Amino acid sequence: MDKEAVKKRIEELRALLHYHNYRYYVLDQPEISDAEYDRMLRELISLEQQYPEFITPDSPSQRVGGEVAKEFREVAHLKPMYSLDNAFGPEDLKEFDRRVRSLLPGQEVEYEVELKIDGLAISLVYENGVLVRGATRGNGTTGEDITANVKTIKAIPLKLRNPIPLLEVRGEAYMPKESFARLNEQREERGEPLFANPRNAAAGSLRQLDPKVTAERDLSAFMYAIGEVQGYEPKTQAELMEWLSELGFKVNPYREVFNNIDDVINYCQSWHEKRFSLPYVIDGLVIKVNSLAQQEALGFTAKSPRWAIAYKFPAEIAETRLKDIIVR
Ligand SMILES: NC(=O)c1cnc(OC2CCCC2)nc1N
Repeated sequence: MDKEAVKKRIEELRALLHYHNYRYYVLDQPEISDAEYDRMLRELISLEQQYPEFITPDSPSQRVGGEVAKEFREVAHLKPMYSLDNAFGPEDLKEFDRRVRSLLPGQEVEYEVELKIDGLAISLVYENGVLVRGATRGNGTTGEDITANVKTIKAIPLKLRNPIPLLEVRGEAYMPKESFARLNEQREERGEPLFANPRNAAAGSLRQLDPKVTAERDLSAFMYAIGEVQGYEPKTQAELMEWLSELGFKVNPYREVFNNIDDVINYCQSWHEKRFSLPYVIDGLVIKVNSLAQQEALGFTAKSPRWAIAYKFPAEIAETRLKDIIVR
């Protein structure tokens, strides 16, 4: 093939690989076999090796970086990452609702409720639709630069399905229960210390200085909030979640909008037992005021948003019971 034809074939392979990666790791609905995917990836890698000048940072071939970092650089979040206040039962949720409504006198209030994924909070920055940085939450103002490691998470797009000038998106990196069980079996065979739970395993896997180790850990990620953004003005949290999904992010499907706290409470309690059938660990649910204008009006305390709260499952079933992680 002449150089132009190679460039065209490389771009064609990239588009195909981005699409099939999205089908498999974001939608869980693959259209081709792993063998077919691997064949295309091998063809792309060999063409890029012949013509390295055609390599771009968002090429599917760039998911697993080469070098091992010496340590993690510290990076400043474009907007602070807050932690959530906790509600440990219906009374706490009613108190939260009273406080919200007292600060929004005479206004209708809707709540958007999501599952609370038990993983490691991460922040991703996309410039013109290309992933340029990944970071841990750290202290909320600065985090550790784990860009090379987040690139190995196949549920995280290297390129958005429609580019916008600037997007800082937040979510939870997590290890599915099955991957956790398999990893611990492996470690047991090798006489290595076991991870106590999937959250620790995810954190340990993301804070690896060698991205090749992270790449073997089968991590995934659900996105659920934005920090800095240019080129989009969502009106509600529900709309924001739809938009993130359209951009190509994996967004958790179990989310509902309610206009009263009693329905929120019933929904939270309905997950006490249901959660054990999920393929990932949740440690509660997150309740957010749905209107972003009302979120803005409510603002933040020193450490947490006034417009969101985490509902935690009751203590007797709170900690991750190892036997429940072994796949049912
Ligand atoms: N672990 C989760 O699944 C989760 C955590 N946090 C949030 O929202 C925070 C972020 C912005 C203020 C509220 N949502 C979630 N679903």
